[in-house]
Formats: sequence, C-alpha cells, structure tokens
Amino acid sequence: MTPTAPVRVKICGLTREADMEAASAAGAAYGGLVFFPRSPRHVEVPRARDLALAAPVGLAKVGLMVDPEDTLLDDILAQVPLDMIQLHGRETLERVAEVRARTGLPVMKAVGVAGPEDVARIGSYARVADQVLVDAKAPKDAALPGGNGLAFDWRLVAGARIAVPWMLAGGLTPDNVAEAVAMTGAAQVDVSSGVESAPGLKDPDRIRAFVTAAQTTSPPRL
Ligand SMILES: O=C(O)c1ccccc1N[C@@H]1O[C@H](COP(=O)(O)O)[C@@H](O)[C@H]1O
Repeated sequence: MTPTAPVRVKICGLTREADMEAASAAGAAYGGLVFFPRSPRHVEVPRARDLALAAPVGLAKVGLMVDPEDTLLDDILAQVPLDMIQLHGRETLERVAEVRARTGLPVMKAVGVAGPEDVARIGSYARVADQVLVDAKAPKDAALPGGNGLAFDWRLVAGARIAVPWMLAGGLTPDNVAEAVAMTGAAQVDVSSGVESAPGLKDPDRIRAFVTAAQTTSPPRL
C-alpha cells in the first residue's frame, strides 16, 4: 500500500514572531498574514515584512487579502516576501487571473460554502487559481468575510474531486479537525480562530494539538 502524505496545515492570522515559530515547530506547511484592517489579525505592511523575514525556512508565507486594489498588491509585494496570495473577497474569475499575472505568485481563491449551489463555484475557480480554499460562507451580517470560527456541512465536499490542490477551512479546531479530514478527504486544512487564546493571538499548545490531530487521521485514498 502506498503511504499517504501527512495532511498539510496552514495556520492563518499570525501576528507575532513566536506564532510563526510555533506554527513551524508544530509542522505547519503554511503561515498566513492577514492584510485586512477590520480583522483583529491584521498586520501593517512594515510589520508583515518583519514577520515574513523572520519566518522559519520551510514555512510558506501566504498573504491574505480581501478584494485588493492593484496599488495595495504592489505595495505589499514590494516589501513583503510572500510565497502565495490568498484572495478572500468577492474576486471574480477574471480578477483572480489578473492578480496571478500581475504578481507572478500562486493564488489561492477562497470560496464560501453554505449549500450545494456553492460547490459548483469551486470548480469554476479551480480553472483560474492555483489552489482553492473551501471555507464556510460568512453570514450576511458578519463583520469579516472569514476567520469567524464557523463550520459548514462537510458532507457537501466529502470526496470532492477538485482539479487543483485545495484546503478545508472554517471553524476547524483541535477537537474536530480529524473528523473533518476523515469525512472530506481533505489533504490540506486551514485554521485561524480555532488555535487562538484571544482574537489575533495564537496559542502554541492549540497549534501543536491542531497539527497533531490533523495529521493523525490520514485522508482516505479516493
Ligand atoms: O482570519 C481573519 O481574520 C480573516 C479575515 C478576513 C478574511 C478571512 C480571514 N480568515 C480566513 O478564514 C479562514 C477560516 O477561519 P476560522 O478558522 O474559521 O477562524 C481562516 O483559515 C483564514 O484563511
């Protein structure tokens, strides 16, 4: 039997060097920096630069943006060494392709899922993005388009065949991530609020517990 690779984990919303260290030491593959002023995890560009420069080797640095204008994209990329861009707003298929071409970086597009009608959108974005982040759809009155600690019905994407690598997100915690992986077959997972002691502050024990739990259950070979 071919061994299955361990589930790859992204810890999003890192605001301190210690959080970067904790994510990397626990075995996370990606660390996320949030550029969205309304978020408690927002980091200003110079601070993000310091964090990115201090990131341990091997931790891919993902810049999360919400409907960024070209000027913001250019400003961030001129200063912060990122490995991937996460678009977490209402970006169209065309805009995803534009951001990819403009920046030369891989782009991961977040798609909010609440019902079967949303699942079809995953396939559309998989044609233009390098990766897709399958997240819970934020409620209309939510302050943030993501990072709300809300899960969706994982059965909607159970065994999903998506043409590009994808990550499962939304309300994941050390307690539920193994079940989420087992049910969906996700090879990658993303978490923010589920590993915090307070909004914007990661908890190293929860990060460790999350990565261990995510990697304990191998995704089914579908
Ligand atoms: O984390 C944020 O503050 C955030 C702000 C704006 C858009 C997206 C955001 N976070 C992303 O949402 C997922 C799910 O978060 P959670 O685990 O449910 O709290 C997170 O992994 C980020 O990629």
